[in-house]
Amino acid sequence: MIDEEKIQRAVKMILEAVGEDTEREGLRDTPLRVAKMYSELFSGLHRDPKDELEVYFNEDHEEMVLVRDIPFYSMCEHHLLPFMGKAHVAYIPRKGRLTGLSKLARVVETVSKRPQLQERITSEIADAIMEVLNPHGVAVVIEAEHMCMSMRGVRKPGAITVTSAVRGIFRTNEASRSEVLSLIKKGL
Ligand SMILES: Nc1nc2c(ncn2[C@@H]2O[C@H](COP(=O)(O)OP(=O)(O)OP(=O)(O)O)[C@@H](O)[C@H]2O)c(=O)[nH]1
Ligand SMILES: [Zn+2]
Repeated sequence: MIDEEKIQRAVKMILEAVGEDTEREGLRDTPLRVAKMYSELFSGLHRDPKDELEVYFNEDHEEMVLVRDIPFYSMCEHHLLPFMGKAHVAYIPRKGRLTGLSKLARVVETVSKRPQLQERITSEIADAIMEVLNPHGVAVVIEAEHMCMSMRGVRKPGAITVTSAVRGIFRTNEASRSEVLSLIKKGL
């Protein structure tokens, strides 16, 4: 589990290291606040995205389901700065294995709440859905802005990174892949 005491000590050390007075009013509770914040932002480290999908319905729908524009916030593992944007998750369920729409957003949430790479979030979402629901196909597209590219370093605010992961029929069948990508694009 997350060691909030340790985070507090570390944050205090960072503040001291940059030359701040950790006893001044505004900073006194900052280590505690940051510890609570990291507990929340990294809570996905202690959850398995596959658990979110264990609820599914015995419905016969075997056509595409797409949840578009799922907002997410994550933390880049290189700089511990946020990156944020939208995830689009599509799948073609197998007979009897239709999951709840909110469960797709919960998978996004769980894998985002960790020190992450955008590419890894994308493939972890696709793989969790493939593993639990064994659908005909999964397509995940993520578009995000990285604060480590906006507010520091190369300083290119507004640059958007787009990543995708396709599995099953979306990988093998070009027509299916074009269909899902055009449905996702309609909302861009
Ligand atoms: N592929 C990928 N790279 C990322 C992601 N988030 C941040 N990065 C990149 O990780 C790289 C880390 O590069 P380094 O050279 O080790 O670190 P740095 O000196 O701080 O790099 P700059 O950001 O270019 O200043 C940078 O190019 C970041 O843009 C991500 O989600 N995926
Ligand atoms: Zn970064």
